[in-house]
Amino acid sequence: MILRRCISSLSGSKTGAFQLPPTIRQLLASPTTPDAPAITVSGWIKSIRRQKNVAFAVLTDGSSSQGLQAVFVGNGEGVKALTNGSAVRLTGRLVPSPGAGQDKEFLVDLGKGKAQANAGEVHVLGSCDPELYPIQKQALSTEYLRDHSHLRARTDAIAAMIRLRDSLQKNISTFFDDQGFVYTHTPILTGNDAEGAGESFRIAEMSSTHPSVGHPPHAATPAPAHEKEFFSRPAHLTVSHQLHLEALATSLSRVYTLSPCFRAERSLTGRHLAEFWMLEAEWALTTGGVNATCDFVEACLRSVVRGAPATDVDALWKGKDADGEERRRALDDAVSLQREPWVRMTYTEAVRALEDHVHQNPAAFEYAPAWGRTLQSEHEKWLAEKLVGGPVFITDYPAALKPFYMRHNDDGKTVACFDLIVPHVGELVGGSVREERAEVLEEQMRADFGPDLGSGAYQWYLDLRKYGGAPHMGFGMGFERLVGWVGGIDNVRESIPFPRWAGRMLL
Ligand SMILES: NC(=O)C[C@H](N)C(=O)O
Repeated sequence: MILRRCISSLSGSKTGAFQLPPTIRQLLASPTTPDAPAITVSGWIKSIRRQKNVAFAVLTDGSSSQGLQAVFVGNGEGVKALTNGSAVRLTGRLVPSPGAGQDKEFLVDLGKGKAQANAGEVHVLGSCDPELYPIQKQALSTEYLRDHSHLRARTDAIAAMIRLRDSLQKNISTFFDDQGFVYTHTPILTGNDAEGAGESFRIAEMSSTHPSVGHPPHAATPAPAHEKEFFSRPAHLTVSHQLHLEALATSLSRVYTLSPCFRAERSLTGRHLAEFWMLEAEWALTTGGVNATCDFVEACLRSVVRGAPATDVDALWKGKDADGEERRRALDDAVSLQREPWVRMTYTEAVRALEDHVHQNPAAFEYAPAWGRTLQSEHEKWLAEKLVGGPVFITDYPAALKPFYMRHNDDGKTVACFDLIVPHVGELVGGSVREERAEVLEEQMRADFGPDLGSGAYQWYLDLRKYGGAPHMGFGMGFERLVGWVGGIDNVRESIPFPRWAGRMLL
């Protein structure tokens, strides 16, 4: 044991001496020589092209958007069994590639007898009938792939999106770590509706005595209504982790989470999912008002997006038209170190700009903009894409449009909040300074939840102010929207591995 610990500390690897065999991504990044020794590599065949004495295949294990080119020489029988989608293990040598398009290839010499040095080998781990395989090589429509969501991660774009999610998540974690935040685990089951929009899913216990329990879940019956609530009170899937994070921020000061959220929203737009992931952060004991919150969000996004891996981002933007290329350039420009700070305007200024625009173009919008009304997507789109031409923070909305927890400004009309609107995505982040003054908050909450504060369900939130309440701020960022912005993905259903929306939950 002691010896093993010593070895692992000497090996320099964070995970100790243990190491799984290299992935294709790791292999492609490793040096190679013409006399490289034989190794084995495993993956799925993405494509195969056979000639008389040679065959070429692209092998992938999903670790990289770039596959490994395998070259089979000698007339091996094994090559016949290689079809698109089959899982294989190959023995060969990683050598410099004479061909254009890749600098390394995996040479499998099937002309040599097994006993000879550097003899190549093909071992089919799992066959795949190319006639029946749903993931054919020609372009497949997004709808078709949504119908085959259990297989769609085998396409380049979905695999790249899933890897991009992973990298963004790691970049987020690095950024927050550098800023002294603690990653925390907040509950999925909750009794509150943080956003007050009444769009939460209610959960119910399945009757444990019913004979169908133990069979597929759809066969089980809900517990009769008269049975007691499992938690002694109604439970919901959380719509936001904010309130719980605020409770933790009064102790740990800087906290964040990247967690699933659920909204029972029936709108079938490309911007909403019933189950989505949200990055949410709350930090206490800091001042600076809404501008300080925007500074933090801007720094976070710039750093997280700049660090996104070019190969996956390229794979996602590949094949876009001139408009797409322009969008990609605008994205790079928005996060570049040279770029000026993102534009900030108040809600009042935004409405004025929209009204001026309508004055000159009466048919510009379906909904007329006016102070006190919600900004519609078409308004946000115009502000970010036309007026500003980049990300824009809109701050200080009318209090009546925003939830109870936002800090009231001295003007008595607006709250210290912001929405960050980015071109082609719309609202990417929403945040605010939280109301820390107990009396102001209580008044707001009584107006929203009634004099009994929702039968006392929110008393704890007021307590946070009563016992050492401190100035604090926070925000929430839709993770799928971030993925869509970085990857040029227009519909959030393609920004998550298994999308769920009203009427649809495959698998
Ligand atoms: N944490 C969050 O979800 C942010 C919140 N919706 C806000 O706009 O302040």
